[in-house]
Amino acid sequence: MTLAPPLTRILTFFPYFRANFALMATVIVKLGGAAITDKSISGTLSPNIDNLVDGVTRAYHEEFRPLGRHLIIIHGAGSFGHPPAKKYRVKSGWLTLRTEEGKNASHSSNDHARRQLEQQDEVKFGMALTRQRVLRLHHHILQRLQDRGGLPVLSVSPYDTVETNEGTLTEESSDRLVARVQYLLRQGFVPLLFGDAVLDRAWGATILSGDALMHKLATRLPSVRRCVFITDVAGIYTRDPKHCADAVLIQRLHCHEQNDSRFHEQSTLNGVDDVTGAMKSKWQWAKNIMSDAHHVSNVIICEAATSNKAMAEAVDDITIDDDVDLACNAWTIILR
Ligand SMILES: Nc1ncnc2c1ncn2[C@@H]1O[C@H](COP(=O)(O)OP(=O)(O)OP(=O)(O)O)[C@@H](O)[C@H]1O
Ligand SMILES: C=C(C)CCOP(=O)(O)O
Repeated sequence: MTLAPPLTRILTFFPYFRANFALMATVIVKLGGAAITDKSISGTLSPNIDNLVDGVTRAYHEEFRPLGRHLIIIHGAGSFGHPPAKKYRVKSGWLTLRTEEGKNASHSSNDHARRQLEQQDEVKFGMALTRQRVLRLHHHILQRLQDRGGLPVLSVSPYDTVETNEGTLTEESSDRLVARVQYLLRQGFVPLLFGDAVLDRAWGATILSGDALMHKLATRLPSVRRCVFITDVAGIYTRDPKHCADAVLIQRLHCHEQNDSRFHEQSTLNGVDDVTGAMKSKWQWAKNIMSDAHHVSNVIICEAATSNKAMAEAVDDITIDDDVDLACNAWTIILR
């Protein structure tokens, strides 16, 4: 009796395994607040939003769907979410006020208690308002992706799905979020998440950025091959390109570069509200993705005009050890 050698069997099915592995390749795209809104005018959409949505749609119908790739979209809060979050100091929640005020209490305890309640109420109102504004933006994005793009997009609301502890996603929440997203991907949907105001065990509430969600999904979903941050500048420059004519685009960065001396953020010059740390924080999250998620080949920071290429190019062909040359003079690529 001849036994079929297991290896032969496996090799027979190799194309099948390869094809199915390719089916799994996932790209996470973040539509940054600066790309979808006008950050200098509160509650205003960017005039380029439709082009951006059309680009994502094209990539999905022409590249992702036919090749069986998966797409996850996250959007930022831009000029809808950041201004109320900043005004009402939602990021540090209301429970932290108790500690601060308590420490410095010099007036009568009744006055103090009343003032404290008023301040806490203000933060709570700010959180509710931030959510309302974020949901308004979310609806704009969702509607465009479905009506213009015909994408099977389903929202995953961070506020309803997760909770944080001192600003960091709890383990149970992360499990819930990842399971939800994975389920939707398996069913053939495009999950749409967004930077949100969420409940926090220690602080009452906080702001959870889309970049932090990107990091969580990239580290926990082994099928993720690339993360693309789309914003309103071509990538990370030596200085803010909006304010320094001699700013130079940094085309390649490595995640082990601790404090890249080439990069200076000048957020104070921006005059826009941003409670989640703007470009400096994006660089940190991108670095963390590359050091924590070994299945991710690279992270790209780009603007809408080059995002199609960034989303679609060579995703399936990349293996972790390949030295794929994705150098492009129009974006920043972050490598391991
Ligand atoms: N050195 C720098 N290189 C590139 N951009 C910089 C730099 N310093 C500051 N910036 C500013 O960072 C902005 C992009 O960061 P921002 O956080 O607004 O991105 P986003 O992801 O689009 O927005 P959001 O966080 O609302 O989702 C650019 O508009 C740019 O003006
Ligand atoms: C300000 C809020 C509500 C979320 C911030 O998310 P981001 O725009 O992705 O940083």
